[in-house]
Amino acid sequence: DNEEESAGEELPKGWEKRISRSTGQVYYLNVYTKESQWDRPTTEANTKDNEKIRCSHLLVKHCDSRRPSSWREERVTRSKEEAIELVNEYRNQIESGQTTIEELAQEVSDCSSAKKGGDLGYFTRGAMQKPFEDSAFGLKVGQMSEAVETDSGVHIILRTA
Ligand SMILES: O=C(O)CN(Cc1ccccc1)C(=O)c1nc(-c2ccccc2)[nH]c1C(=O)O
Repeated sequence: DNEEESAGEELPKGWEKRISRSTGQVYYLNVYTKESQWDRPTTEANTKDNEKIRCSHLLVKHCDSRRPSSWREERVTRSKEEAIELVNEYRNQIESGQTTIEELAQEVSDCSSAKKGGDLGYFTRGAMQKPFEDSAFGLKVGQMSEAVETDSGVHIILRTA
């Protein structure tokens, strides 16, 4: 019967069987990406390498940005400290529900993705600057990062998928 068969059958590599503390339901944990799913996996767990996520971000450049110029300003002169302060203010506005990252990015982001509300689409590890990647892949879907510094400037990242 199903119980015996599922009990006997090995799980594909990289998966572990877990019991949900809240519902007692069985679920499966990908030991590499720490992602979980209800359905019994039929293929090997994907490692971080080919994991794809989707994010939106808001970039505030400063005078030490690698390219201190954007669609908003020919020459960005604010200091890095000012950029960090601005990003934290924007983060609070989003957190408080006053606005959304999509709306705010269109107005104030120094990234060309501002036109798309900051949406960067899907990407894997290896696509973005390391600090950005490490922060983004550490977010759960729906979670927003703290201020993240890269050579481009200071970012807020929202993981959307
Ligand atoms: O860093 C540089 O030397 C110049 N860049 C890189 C860049 C420039 C144009 C389009 C995409 C990336 C930027 O400053 C930049 N980085 C980003 C960026 C950084 C991390 C994640 C997503 C976008 N956007 C921009 C932009 O102007 O629009």
